[in-house]
Amino acid sequence: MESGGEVRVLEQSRIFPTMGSAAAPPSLLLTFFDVLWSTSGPFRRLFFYDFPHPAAVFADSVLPKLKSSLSLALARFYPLAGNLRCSVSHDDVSEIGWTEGESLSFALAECDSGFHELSGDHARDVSKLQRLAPRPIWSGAAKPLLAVPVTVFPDQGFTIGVWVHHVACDDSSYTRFVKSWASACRAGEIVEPAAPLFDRMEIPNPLQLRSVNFIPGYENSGTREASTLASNLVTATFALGQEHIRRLKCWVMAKAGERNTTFHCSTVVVTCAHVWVCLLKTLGDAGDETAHFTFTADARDRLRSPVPETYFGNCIVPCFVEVKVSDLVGEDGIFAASEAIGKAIEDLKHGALKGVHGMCERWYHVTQKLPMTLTGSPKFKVYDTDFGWGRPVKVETVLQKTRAMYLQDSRSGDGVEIGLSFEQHQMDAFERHFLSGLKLLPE
Ligand SMILES: CC(C)(COP(=O)(O)OP(=O)(O)OC[C@H]1O[C@@H](n2cnc3c(N)ncnc32)[C@H](O)[C@@H]1OP(=O)(O)O)[C@@H](O)C(=O)NCCC(=O)NCCSC(=O)CC(=O)O
Repeated sequence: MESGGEVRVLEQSRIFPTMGSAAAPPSLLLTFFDVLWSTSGPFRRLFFYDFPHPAAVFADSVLPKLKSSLSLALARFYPLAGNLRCSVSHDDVSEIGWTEGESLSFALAECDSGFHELSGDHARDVSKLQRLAPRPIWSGAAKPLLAVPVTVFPDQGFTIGVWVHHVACDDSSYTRFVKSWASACRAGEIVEPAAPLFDRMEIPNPLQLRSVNFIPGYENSGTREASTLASNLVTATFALGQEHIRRLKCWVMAKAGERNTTFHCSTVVVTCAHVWVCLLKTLGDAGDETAHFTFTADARDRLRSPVPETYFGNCIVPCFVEVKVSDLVGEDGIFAASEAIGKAIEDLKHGALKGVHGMCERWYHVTQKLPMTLTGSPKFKVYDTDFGWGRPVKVETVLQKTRAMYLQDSRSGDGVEIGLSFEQHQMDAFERHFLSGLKLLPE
């Protein structure tokens, strides 16, 4: 089997947003949500595209289009072309924005082998995926918000990595930026999705958070990649097709009927429930301890004054779920997990900011308890990201720790894809639990 080869940097260049003669747009003050999510550091996704042509063809026909379209997309999503900074006049206010002369650092790398290996679903070294999407280094005042490392695998394909610091935006805005770039590359101009909205006047600030200063660990987001390579972990992708999702929902709803209870029972709910149960069994958690799961909900349409879908920035809230481990690893574990997750989603009907006053403390407390966490959402349809060379053969969110899962649409269109990282022996155990749990479901 081909293994991931050495990644050599071929080119470091700068991409300036195509601003024309317009004045630099104003910087954006951080909102309560941005400050809240700045603690999460960066998130990054790798898009793999088949391209069975020599490197010279890539350099002549793909690279110039990727760069010119990126410049157009950066003009539209201008804060991403700039930096995070603390206001000169007010130390307690942080902002993101682009000023004249700022540009994005663009790295092109080459790797001789491993495209098909790295774009598979089987267990792959996390560190090899990390090398395709290195972090930009934060040094001094320059705190870049975006990096887009591109790696060409001659005669095989190429990868586009998109690394965004969470202080800039959530996954909904991230996906809009990437799809705008893709559409500009495909069509020569941005044809979709709709332009982002930057107005922050209606964003509430219940905790009066305005600055990332003093947020523990946020400076570490700029440390060198080598120090954080997850060399002991592998990542694998699991598919859950529509038929299994249907059976999971039926089984859960039948149990709910027997117990005379109702709750929100969606694809996201039953998928997370199944993964949570398998993860606990894999890690050998047991007993009367409480297991924790945290996920995020889009708050745009869950605020007193709804925020448009196109709003750029963070507009998500954390949701907390807890269930006794013994209930989760028991016979009806998937039901117990589904009920708790479904009820947490239903609770959002009372407004995304219900309970906001204890939110930071609760989040800190739960983080100490090693929760399972969720990133991504099937509704973002990452496989529709077409730069002009077809749909990606794989989209991977790089997960550098265990107990984190990603959830996305599937390339085939049948159901969802789930990603997790574990040590190899744990991954083998997880796979056994995942498959045997599905086999037990009634037809
Ligand atoms: C709270 C939720 C997770 C609950 O999801 P659910 O799917 O259970 O519930 P829902 O009300 O949204 O959807 C109910 C049903 O409608 C369908 N549905 C909803 N929106 C849809 C859309 N745009 N297109 C097609 N179908 C859609 C769902 O598939 C589901 O049906 P069916 O059951 O058939 O599927 C979600 O509402 C939500 O807010 N999702 C966004 C979360 C988010 O932004 N995550 C990224 C965070 S940032 C990040 O990830 C980066 C990081 O932190 O690392």
